[in-house]
Amino acid sequence: MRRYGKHTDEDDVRIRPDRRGSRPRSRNRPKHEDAVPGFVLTIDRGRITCLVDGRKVTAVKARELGRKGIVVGDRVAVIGDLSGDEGTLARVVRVEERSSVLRRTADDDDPYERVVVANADQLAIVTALADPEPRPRLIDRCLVAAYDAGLEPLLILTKADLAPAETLLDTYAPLGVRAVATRKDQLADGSGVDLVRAEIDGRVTAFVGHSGVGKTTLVNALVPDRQRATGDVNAVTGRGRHTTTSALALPLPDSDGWVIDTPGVRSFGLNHVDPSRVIHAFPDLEPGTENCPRACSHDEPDCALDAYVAEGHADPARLHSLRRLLATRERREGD
Ligand SMILES: Nc1nc2c(ncn2[C@@H]2O[C@H](COP(=O)(O)OP(=O)(O)OP(=O)(O)O)[C@@H](O)[C@H]2O)c(=O)[nH]1
Ligand SMILES: [Zn+2]
Repeated sequence: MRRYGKHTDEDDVRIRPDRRGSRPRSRNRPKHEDAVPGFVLTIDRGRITCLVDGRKVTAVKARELGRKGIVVGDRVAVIGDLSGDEGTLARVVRVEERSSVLRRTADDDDPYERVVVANADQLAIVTALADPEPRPRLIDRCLVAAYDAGLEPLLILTKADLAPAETLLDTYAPLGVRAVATRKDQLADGSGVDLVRAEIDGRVTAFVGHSGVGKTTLVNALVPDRQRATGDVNAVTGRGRHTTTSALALPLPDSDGWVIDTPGVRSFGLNHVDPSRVIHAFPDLEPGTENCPRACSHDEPDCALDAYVAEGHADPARLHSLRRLLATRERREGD
């Protein structure tokens, strides 16, 4: 249904390889043999800023791409004026296959999933330890989105100068989520940045967090010339400063890694999530689902995981955490 839905713009991200393989070669392809590779840095009202040969090039989506969505992190093929000079406009004629797709539904009632970031390999979930108070359900929902997308989660606990990290760390210990805690003074003198950098160097990491958690402070510390990078983007699009709703890819200095800053999230709709993809991130529990009833929610009396754990095949704390995560798919007040 979703794939063919009228409003779908991510129509082919989950196409099975055989379909792709057997599809006749696109008629458009030979026409674009001169297309060059680009990397999507940000998108602003239809203007796609791509990195092409080290230059920032503004482009629009070619009409032939139809409803196909282009998102930050996409590897694309670009034609036209690639000088990057002000006022020039190139065209994106192809979106390469994505290695991952981070999705969220704007709201759980929203039937249309949105792809937020393509090709990331990590999701950094930024949470303050205080001011604002941590929201474990939001963290859980972000974790579910990460597992669903096949991204490795990383918990970044900010404002460790204001409150201890132990309680949260204990909550996430059974999940084996990597975690780092940062303090503002350590961000300022650089020592805290190294802790985070050690976790993200050489990788493409999408950063999410709700307003006020210190995500901007952290990203600025990681990418000190962000101001300039952002300024450049604005100069290229020529549309000045405004609150963008798109993510923004920023190169990590002295590394081939990328920080993908995403706009603050208030909720993380999970309508699109498939429990079997989440369980895939729990290789110790996954074999235990073999005897589950069909379409098992894994939180019902007949679920085979209880017996599996009781027989000592896996840690009960893991099952407990998995169930807590799966339960976050049901929306509750305050999510
Ligand atoms: N005490 C303390 N304050 C911090 C720390 N990191 C950031 N802050 C402060 O927290 C406030 C919010 O930080 P931002 O970086 O703007 O937070 P944000 O997550 O980007 O939030 P928005 O800009 O609203 O999206 C600012 O006043 C920061 O100075 C920290 O480690 N410790
Ligand atoms: Zn089950």
